[in-house]
Amino acid sequence: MIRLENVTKVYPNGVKALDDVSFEIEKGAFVFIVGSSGSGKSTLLKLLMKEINPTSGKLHIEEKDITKLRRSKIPKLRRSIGVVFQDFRLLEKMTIYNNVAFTLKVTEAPTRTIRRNVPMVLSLVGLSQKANMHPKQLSGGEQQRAALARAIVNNPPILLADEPTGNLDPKTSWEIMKLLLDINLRGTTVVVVTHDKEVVNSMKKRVITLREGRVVRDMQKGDYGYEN
Ligand SMILES: Nc1ncnc2c1ncn2[C@@H]1O[C@H](COP(=O)(O)OP(=O)(O)OP(=O)(O)O)[C@@H](O)[C@H]1O
Repeated sequence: MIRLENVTKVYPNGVKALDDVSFEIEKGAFVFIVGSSGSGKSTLLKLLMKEINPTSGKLHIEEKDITKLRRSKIPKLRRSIGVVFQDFRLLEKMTIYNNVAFTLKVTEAPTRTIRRNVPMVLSLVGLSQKANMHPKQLSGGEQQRAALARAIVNNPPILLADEPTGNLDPKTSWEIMKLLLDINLRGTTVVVVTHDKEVVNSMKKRVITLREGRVVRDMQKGDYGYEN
């Protein structure tokens, strides 16, 4: 569960990126966040990962107010949130297998867990045959699949996707969206920031629209609702 209560974020230069934002995303939901450039979408994701703190308001993740979270608890919060980005951010020098295994290694997961979970998620995203390749040897769509595998290998309750199809052609974008749906059906809460009008209009999921830092629309089975 994600809950924002009257969240405002003013950057040190005085820009109000979010202005009194409140909404709740229930466990297991699939939600799109849309809005034109500068409307506050990235700021929202950064707040959820506690990369930045709100100026005022409360932010609950899984029942905990993360604005009050002690510094020592931040790594645990970050482990409970898988993240994928538009530019994939895979480690170029590592194989796909090791990119995915890395998530588990940093948490000192037992070797047997790594050997079991990494092939399992690579199979889920359809990359079993590419495990020993390096990111540069993969297509954009395959790299995003690998990034998704890395984001979910430790079974986080929440997956945040920041324009996950921004660098992909329409067909590949659909494949990634189907994968996000599969991941959601396994119980993960999925929050997708996107400019992909076609995808949003076809999927009939909840759509939260930001404009100038405020929620201007929040619709179940929504649509994109504005021109880019
Ligand atoms: N670190 C920062 N310092 C000052 N202002 C910032 C900072 N980060 C973002 N902003 C400003 O806050 C507002 C919201 O930015 P944000 O990046 O959240 O928008 P966005 O909806 O993600 O945009 P885009 O679709 O272009 O990625 C913008 O006016 C932006 O210039």
